[in-house]
Amino acid sequence: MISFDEAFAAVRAVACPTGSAVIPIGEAEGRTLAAAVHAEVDSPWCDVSAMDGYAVRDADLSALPARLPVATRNFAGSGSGGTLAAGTCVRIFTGAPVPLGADRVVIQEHVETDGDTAGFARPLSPVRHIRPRGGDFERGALLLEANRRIGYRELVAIAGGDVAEVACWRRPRIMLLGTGDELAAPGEAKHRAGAVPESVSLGVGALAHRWGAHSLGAIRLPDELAAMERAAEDAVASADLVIVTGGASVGEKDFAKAMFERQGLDLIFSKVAIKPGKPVWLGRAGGALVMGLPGNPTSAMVTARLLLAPLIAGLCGRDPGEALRWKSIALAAALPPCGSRETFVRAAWKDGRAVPLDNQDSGAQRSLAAADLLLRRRADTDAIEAGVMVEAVSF
Ligand SMILES: Nc1nc2c(c(=O)[nH]1)N[C@H]1C(S)=C(S)[C@@H](COP(=O)(O)OP(=O)(O)OC[C@H]3O[C@@H](n4cnc5c(N)ncnc54)[C@H](O)[C@@H]3O)O[C@H]1N2
Ligand code: MOO
Repeated sequence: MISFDEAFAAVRAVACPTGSAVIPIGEAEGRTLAAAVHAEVDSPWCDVSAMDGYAVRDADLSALPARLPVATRNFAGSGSGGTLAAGTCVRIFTGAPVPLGADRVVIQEHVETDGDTAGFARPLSPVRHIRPRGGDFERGALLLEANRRIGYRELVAIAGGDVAEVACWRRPRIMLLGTGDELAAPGEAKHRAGAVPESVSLGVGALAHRWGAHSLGAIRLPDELAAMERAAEDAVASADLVIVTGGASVGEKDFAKAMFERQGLDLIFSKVAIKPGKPVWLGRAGGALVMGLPGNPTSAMVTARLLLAPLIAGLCGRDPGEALRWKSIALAAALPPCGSRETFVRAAWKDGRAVPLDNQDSGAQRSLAAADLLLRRRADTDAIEAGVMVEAVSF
């Protein structure tokens, strides 16, 4: 049995992207850049006004009060800013090009006007209200480094650089296989004796999507080796990563690994010294990666969060470590000593502190909804009091 850090290192070693493509920015949200993005224009494209007001020469306002004729009006989008003749001012609006020769924009709240002329009485402010050409970035400037995930903020930076297409890493294609004779579609379990609603693949599928995977589908399988082998053969042929849930332990119908034997299953690890989630495993079969998650719903979701999310992040071209940003948070209640398996305690976030949940059972489902955080307890450590700072990751 390996440690959590060893399992994470093994995930990191195999988590490489599988190819890239150039795509329109309208489709790029959630994707990861395969190449750096550079600006194709200066921003702003020329000196522009930061406020609605009047563009003036400082020399014309050296003696106050002063009154200047309004020579013209400059709007955003109506071409270049022209030139400001000495002894005049230009009515100007936010984003409009500043006329050549203007030293500043005086905001309209500080100007008294009859339409044809503008009156200036206030002392000049230290702020000129002019955004210089290229003040944000110049053409050719680096906007984003490669391997950055494109979120809503990155989209503004890319589009602002007048860039229409970006090279992104391909999303890993995943296939979810849920094993267990007892499993039924949610809503159907009540109609069949012994049936259990299949909950795990919904949660794992959503988590995988959240980290950038493209799902080819989710299939429920009975605990019958022949049928499972056929599904395994199809899955490894079409997916980059197959995720199989349940059947990971030592029961007589636990076939999750056996079903991939005919595809030449090569195990990378099997069993990790963590609680919950000890039976989690990773391997390769028929050219695909295969991750096996325990069937217990909390164990499945904890292992998905700790090992599957980093794996998908890496397959998407990001650093797998991005998926596990450990923070320090104060405990709201004491915790007992930690045994020989490193333990990930489910906790709620409340008023800046971590409240360990009462139900720490690996089969729990309801308490998952309250589990904002996973608290990391190193193996063989003593009990800790409320107020102590602990390592935590968002769940
Ligand atoms: N003798 C031992 N027994 C067990 C061990 C062990 O080391 N020795 N390990 C335990 C641990 S730890 C875990 S975790 C579980 C993992 O079991 P499996 O991965 O084999 O999971 P199953 O037996 O298939 O199912 C366990 C439990 O979870 C329910 N389940 C399964 N899949 C789903 C699903 N998709 N949606 C909702 N619920 C699901 C299933 O009905 C069972 O109740 O093994 C311990 N046993
Ligand atoms: O470690 Mo298991 O994952 O107790 O439930």
